[in-house]
Amino acid sequence: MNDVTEPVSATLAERAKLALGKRNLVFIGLMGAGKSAIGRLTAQALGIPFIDSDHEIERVSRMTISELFAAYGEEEFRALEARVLKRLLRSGPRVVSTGGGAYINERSRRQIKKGGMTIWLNAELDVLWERVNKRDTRPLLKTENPKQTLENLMRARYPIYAEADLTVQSRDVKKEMIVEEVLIAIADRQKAQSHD
Ligand SMILES: Nc1ncnc2c1ncn2[C@@H]1O[C@H](COP(=O)(O)OP(=O)(O)OP(=O)(O)O)[C@@H](O)[C@H]1O
Ligand SMILES: O=C(O)C1=C[C@@H](O)[C@@H](O)[C@H](O)C1
Ligand SMILES: [Mg+2]
Repeated sequence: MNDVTEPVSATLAERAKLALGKRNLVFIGLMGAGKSAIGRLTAQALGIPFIDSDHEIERVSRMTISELFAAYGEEEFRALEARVLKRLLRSGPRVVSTGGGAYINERSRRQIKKGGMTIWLNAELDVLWERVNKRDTRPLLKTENPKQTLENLMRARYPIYAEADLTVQSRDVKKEMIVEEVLIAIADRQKAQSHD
């Protein structure tokens, strides 16, 4: 059993790191769920590299996400996103935070499932809305009623995000608390698997 073989002094982060092994930890979820913010802090806690796929796409294309959508459209953006993700997920362990639509795209979803342990930051509409309505950097929300658009995206996407290996509820508590829940989810999954 896991508890017997683990050093008693192992901290939560160490146990989570052990459970992750060489796999990547991939954050998925809607815009504003906290994938970038919580992903970065989780990587710090685990002592492994952090990469945000939206940032990486902007870096390699030298364009912002909004500019990419405007110049080439969503389909081309998804193709670029899939190529970038394939490269990012090639080696691990890393924490990779994805853009909100990445896991919804079939090609990217396949790569993500193959490339690591997935964690869905689930969140209620009002939490997401409070966070995303402060900035207009998200092209999919440039609609007449962005809150309604966000709700429509929730309905369409939540059943797909729910395929994730792990789920943590994102909400307005200290980010460190969410990170702790992420680490517990990773460590507990390992424990559950060792009992199978
Ligand atoms: N637990 C939290 N409490 C308060 N604010 C939070 C929390 N988690 C994230 N935030 C804030 O919410 C905003 C959106 O978070 P973030 O950019 O990480 O979301 P995201 O899931 O990466 O979104 P996108 O898909 O658009 O990239 C940021 O300003 C972030 O600091
Ligand atoms: O939810 C989405 O489809 C998106 C979320 C962002 O992270 C960006 O990847 C882009 O704005 C698309
Ligand atoms: Mg992000």
